[in-house]
Amino acid sequence: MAETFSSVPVVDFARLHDPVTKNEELGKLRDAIFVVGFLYVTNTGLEGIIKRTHERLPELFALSPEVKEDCNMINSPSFLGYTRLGAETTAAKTDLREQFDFGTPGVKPWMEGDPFWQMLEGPNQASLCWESQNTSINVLQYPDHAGAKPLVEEYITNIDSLAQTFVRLVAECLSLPVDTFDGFKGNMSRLKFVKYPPAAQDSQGVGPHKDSAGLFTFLSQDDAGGLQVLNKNGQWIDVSPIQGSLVVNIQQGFEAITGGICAATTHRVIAPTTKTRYSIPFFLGVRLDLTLDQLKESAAHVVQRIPTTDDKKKRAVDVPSEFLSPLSVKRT
Ligand SMILES: O=C(O)CCC(=O)C(=O)O
Ligand SMILES: [Fe+2]
Repeated sequence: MAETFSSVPVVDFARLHDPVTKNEELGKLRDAIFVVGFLYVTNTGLEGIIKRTHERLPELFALSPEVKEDCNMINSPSFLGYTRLGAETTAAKTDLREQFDFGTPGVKPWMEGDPFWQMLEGPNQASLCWESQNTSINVLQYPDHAGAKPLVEEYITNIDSLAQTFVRLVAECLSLPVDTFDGFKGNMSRLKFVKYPPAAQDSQGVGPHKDSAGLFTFLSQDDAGGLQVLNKNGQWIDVSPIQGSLVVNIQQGFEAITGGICAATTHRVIAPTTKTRYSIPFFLGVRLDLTLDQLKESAAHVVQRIPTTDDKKKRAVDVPSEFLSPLSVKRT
């Protein structure tokens, strides 16, 4: 198996469902997971909802600053809502992007007495009252714009179902029982609408990072370009737009539960220079109540069962993971 990559592989979802082509396609998925950590998925059946959603993004971002600020993330205990341009920093530099964050609908509100980490799984209702320590904040998480909420909910329902199927295919391609990772799914996943306005040459859209606490990211990008992933030789490889595809990548939560064998890959977005870039990442959440012992047990189990080289197994033990830091994992 190759040590690194010079392009991002394409895996055909329809071929993964055809008994005649399934094994060949699972082999491609396996290489993508082991060697790259990134892949395009085509023929998902979600092309229609993806196109309709992209068509609505310019009007959502064109809402007045007041309407957008009314749902500012700063008011949300669950980090949902609007983030204005220039309010975010990655790798010590300002990101030139503006975004709305939404969460899986219907998550139970955080109550006084619940563990603090559960705040991260807050609800995503149009408006809710969050009460704590006798303060009461009115938290708006959707922009006040006709059709925004049903569109987001439709998108999340569809992509969440695809994501769960995808995770099962990943288990299969690693020669593990299909339901191996089912129990690791969290209550809340996140969907973002992102706008990168044109900027000076080589500006940072979003700086180099690995996606943090979830299992996988499913990104729909428009045709502007700018997304790049880092290979093991330190070269930035373009993830050029493929119409209708989703770009899928491993997050650090999945890296942790696979003992580092399936590693998250560093990526960034170079800001566009002439046209606006819009993207829609969906971050499939991992269970937030996993204990360090459960994580270690899972990692040991997976490392033992995935047929891979001794070298990779060693790396699985060596590679430190942010996800295993005491800051992000509940200890027993
Ligand atoms: O907007 C993109 O294309 C990528 C965004 C990204 O990497 C992220 O939000 O984690
Ligand atoms: Fe990312």
